[in-house]
Amino acid sequence: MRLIVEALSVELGRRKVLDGIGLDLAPGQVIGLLGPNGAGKSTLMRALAGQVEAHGSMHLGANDLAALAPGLRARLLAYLPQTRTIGWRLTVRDLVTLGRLPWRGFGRRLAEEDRNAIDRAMEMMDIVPLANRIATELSGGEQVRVLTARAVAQTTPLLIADEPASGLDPAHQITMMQALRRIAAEGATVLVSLHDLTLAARWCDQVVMLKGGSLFAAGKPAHIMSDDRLAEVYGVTAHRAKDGKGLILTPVDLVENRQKP
Ligand SMILES: Nc1ncnc2c1ncn2[C@@H]1O[C@H](COP(=O)(O)OP(=O)(O)OP(=O)(O)O)[C@@H](O)[C@H]1O
Repeated sequence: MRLIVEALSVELGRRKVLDGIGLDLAPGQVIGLLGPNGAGKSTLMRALAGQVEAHGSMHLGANDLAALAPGLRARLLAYLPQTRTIGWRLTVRDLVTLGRLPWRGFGRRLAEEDRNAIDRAMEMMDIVPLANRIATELSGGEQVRVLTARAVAQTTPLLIADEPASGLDPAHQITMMQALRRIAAEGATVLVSLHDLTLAARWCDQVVMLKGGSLFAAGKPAHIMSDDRLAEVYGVTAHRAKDGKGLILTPVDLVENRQKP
């Protein structure tokens, strides 16, 4: 479903942390949300997930996200928050199974569709070997993959993931991005915040750059992630290379150092 955000603003603690954001995100795409610490990425995601009060409008297809009942919201939108809290001593499989709650309610037996969604999410996040471990006893990166699998098992048309690649080893960063692409290829809209420029450049169909709570730029990564924009938004210079699969962008220095005589 298409996600359309218009004039979205959020105030927190009397500070305007998002100001007049407009987005038009197509289904079937992975959209990278970029910007420095404090730019407003998590706030935008929390607003979409109904976790902070926002002014403006947010529509997913014909659904007004701000007006949705929680049960319907959970069937339309899955959200991996930046704070990874696992509140219960559940096995990994039981925790991923919670992702099916919006579809089957408490106490109902799992249908084949539920089991397939759980198996698929666990396979995508490479956590099948961890299925019987207690989730709270896993490493940080393993917990991220388990919590992402729970969101993926929700099988929603919109998936929002706040820095799902941070804390993951290089192989699992790629596994994560491949999984997000697969979910998008099946028709979902996938919005993912990232600090790794190469992951954003190689795996995202579009990127949205925030700066100081405002939309700075949006479009195809190769076009948007120019040296000038990286310098202006992040204050860095980056080494740029290309291979058959796309751009490689490695931050190498602060702009202020480049400008020193
Ligand atoms: N509860 C709050 N009260 C006041 N200001 C807040 C509150 N929560 C967040 N902010 C401010 O809102 C701004 C945006 O924060 P947000 O977490 O959305 O940034 P971000 O782009 O996700 O950053 P990061 O890359 O560090 O995760 C920051 O300046 C932050 O200090």
